[in-house]
Amino acid sequence: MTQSERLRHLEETSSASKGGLIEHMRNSSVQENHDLKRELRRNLRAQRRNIGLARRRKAEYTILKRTLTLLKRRRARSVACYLDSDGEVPTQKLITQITLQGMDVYLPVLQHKSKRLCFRRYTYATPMRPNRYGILEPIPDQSPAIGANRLDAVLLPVVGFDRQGSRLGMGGGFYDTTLKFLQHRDWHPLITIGLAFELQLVDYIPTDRWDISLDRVVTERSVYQGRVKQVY
Ligand SMILES: Nc1nc2c(c(=O)[nH]1)N(C=O)[C@@H](CNc1ccc(C(=O)N[C@@H](CCC(=O)O)C(=O)O)cc1)CN2
Ligand SMILES: Nc1ncnc2c1ncn2[C@@H]1O[C@H](COP(=O)(O)OP(=O)(O)OP(=O)(O)O)[C@@H](O)[C@H]1O
Repeated sequence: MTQSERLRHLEETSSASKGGLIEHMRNSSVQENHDLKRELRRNLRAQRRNIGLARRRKAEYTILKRTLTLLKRRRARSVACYLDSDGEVPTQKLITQITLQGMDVYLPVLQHKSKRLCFRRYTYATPMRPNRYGILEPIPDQSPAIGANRLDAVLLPVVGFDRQGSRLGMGGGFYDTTLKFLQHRDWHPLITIGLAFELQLVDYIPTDRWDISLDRVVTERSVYQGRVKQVY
């Protein structure tokens, strides 16, 4: 869906059309989008961190089961995940379950110069070290890499999302750059699945031309079908 189609859909379905908010968004520039995204990111990250432990655990369990079902149904073999930080949906148990199902798990490794992520194999024995944000990642050369276009599924951390599958991330643009090859390729078998808490769902995420959208978003409440794509 293009940006203007998304906005038209939103105008028809939501109260955000009142007061000219949508009209404002339709005309927003890259700079305005940047500011809108930054504000939204700040709010949503604070809300995400504030989720209580009991609610978090319950949500984690439901999201784990739903994600495993999705991956098994697609007969995924190579799956990229992330190690959670900053209140993101926890993934350690999910990674264990994916591994027990016989799938290979990969984690992102930051490559600052190219602003890309490289994905490396992760098992309980993989040597790890923290990146500049303090998130553990496999040490390059001590763990095999896989080309992003050879993955069957990518599980992405989410700061915010909307019903069209637009994703707000941490703001580095790393996933967008790395998964750029998916743009305009609806037939590509790789499925992008965002993992989020329900409170991260908002009416509208401002998008830029480089933003990669999500095929699915799994929350404790639902599995949202985002990007309109032939999923089989
Ligand atoms: N768990 C997890 N792993 C991930 C990502 C992610 O979003 N979550 N990434 C997804 O891209 C990449 C890392 N990108 C990140 C980008 C910014 C920050 C961050 O905390 N930024 C600080 C400011 C940092 C600074 O001083 O420059 C902040 O916003 O508070 C963290 C990870 C790869 N691995
Ligand atoms: N194809 C591109 N062309 C120009 N800039 C890009 C492109 N891809 C990413 N960027 C840069 O990435 C920055 C962050 O993008 P954005 O705010 O959409 O990140 P994000 O999707 O929230 O983060 P992430 O993917 O790391 O979780 C933008 O400000 C932009 O400068």
